[in-house]
Amino acid sequence: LVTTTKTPRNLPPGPPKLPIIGHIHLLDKITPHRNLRNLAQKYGPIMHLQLGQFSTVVISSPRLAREILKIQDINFADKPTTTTSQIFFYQGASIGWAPYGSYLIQMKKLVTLQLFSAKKVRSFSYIREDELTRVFKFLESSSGAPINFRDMTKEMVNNIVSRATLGDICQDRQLIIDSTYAMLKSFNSFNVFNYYRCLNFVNVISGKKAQWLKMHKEVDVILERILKEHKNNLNQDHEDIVDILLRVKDSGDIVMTNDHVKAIILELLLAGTSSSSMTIEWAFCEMMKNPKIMKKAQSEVRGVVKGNTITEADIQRLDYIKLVIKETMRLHGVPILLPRENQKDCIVDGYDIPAKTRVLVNSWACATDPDTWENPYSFIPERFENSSISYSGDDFEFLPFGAGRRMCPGVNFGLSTVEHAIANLLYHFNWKLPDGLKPDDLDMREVTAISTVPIQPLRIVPISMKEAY
Ligand code: HEM
Repeated sequence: LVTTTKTPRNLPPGPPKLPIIGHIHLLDKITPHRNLRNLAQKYGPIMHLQLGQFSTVVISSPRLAREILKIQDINFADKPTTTTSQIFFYQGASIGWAPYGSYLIQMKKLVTLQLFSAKKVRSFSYIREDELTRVFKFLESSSGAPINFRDMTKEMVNNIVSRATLGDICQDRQLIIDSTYAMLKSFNSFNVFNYYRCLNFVNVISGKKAQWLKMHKEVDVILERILKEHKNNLNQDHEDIVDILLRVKDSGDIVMTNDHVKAIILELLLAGTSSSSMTIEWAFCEMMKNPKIMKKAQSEVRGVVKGNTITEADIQRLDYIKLVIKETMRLHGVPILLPRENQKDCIVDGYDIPAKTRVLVNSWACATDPDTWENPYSFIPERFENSSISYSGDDFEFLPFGAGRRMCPGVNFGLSTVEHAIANLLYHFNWKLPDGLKPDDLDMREVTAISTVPIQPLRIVPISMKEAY
């Protein structure tokens, strides 16, 4: 007679769970990062949750984030797959959904060294200038009246990212942007909560899966047209991102198919836009709420810049605005990093983590950790003055672009868009709250989308500097 005795696992602590759904009922859809932090305050910085069928570990301190993202990074470098990642991203052929391995390593190198290198990002400056000019025209014509700051910023960033990716003459640019947003809306895969709603049988029964497949087919037709158009109009002197991807595919240096190229295009349009435009909106919310900070930032840019155009060299001298952006990203960055999965059983902080556990790093909890940050919930850009804390992913109390092998490869491009937009909007316009609102009346509550967004789109009044003179 053979008997097997299973050694009980020493899993991290967690709240009592219900049959079948485990802890799903404890998740809050609106602000999951706050709700997980509250649970962590009770159960500890490493906590186990059973979310339906998925065993999940939540990390909530800089020390343990370092353990996952640096010390044991290679074991935690995989991403869990979801029904929608398979359908929309061609069986996980993009970067963000690729399993950790040689394809991912080569692609991330390509993105960092070629697609969004500092030099390539500089070469997009004419696109940024063009789009900002368009925004200025709109603001001049709206001077003195409230505008929807979110819609304006979103459109500007969408145009910058899509023109860099698809080129200037792409016929289907607006169509693919609209389709990508419709797709995102239908599955909202970046909201961590939705990872757990996407149980396959629920999707099939509810007809969601059929709807997604149909949507994917429509998007695929547009993407195929985009590839064809690029193949017919190769522009070797000024390659856009699709040109580079097609060249690399044809060279055979990285084993890729058209599906990889299409998946990456979709991902760049998604990943490259929301996080940048939300950072710009949050920075303005915080500056409207703190008029002294707004004034200091405006005085800086107006002291540094000479003439009508803000140059790359000017941006490098905007020390205070860079602090404002850092502080914005500390409080309002992507609050929970994209979920990871470990390949092998391992031990973290003395607890057993069985292979294929989903790991959520609550980067917002790290960025507001009271043992690390003084007055963690206050907006104080000066806290970064003379501090060595950077975006590099080596400071685990500040992870706006993540860290380790799955860190964001779009840091240069994202930061450059954010810095140029904020500097220009502060330089050329003064800003007022509408309807007699006072700074303290501004609603700073948030909801979670890809990153968090203010619960109400920011409405503010631009005053053209032409009128101020
Ligand atoms: C201010 C702007 C941006 C912010 C705050 C941001 C933030 C992030 C974060 C937090 C992650 C997850 C990292 C992790 O889990 O460790 C990520 C991943 C990613 N980001 Fe960004 N990002 C920005 C702009 C961009 C841009 C402009 C692109 C490209 C056009 C981009 C492409 C990606 C990709 C492909 C991934 C997945 C990487 C992987 O799984 O290996 N991001 N980003």
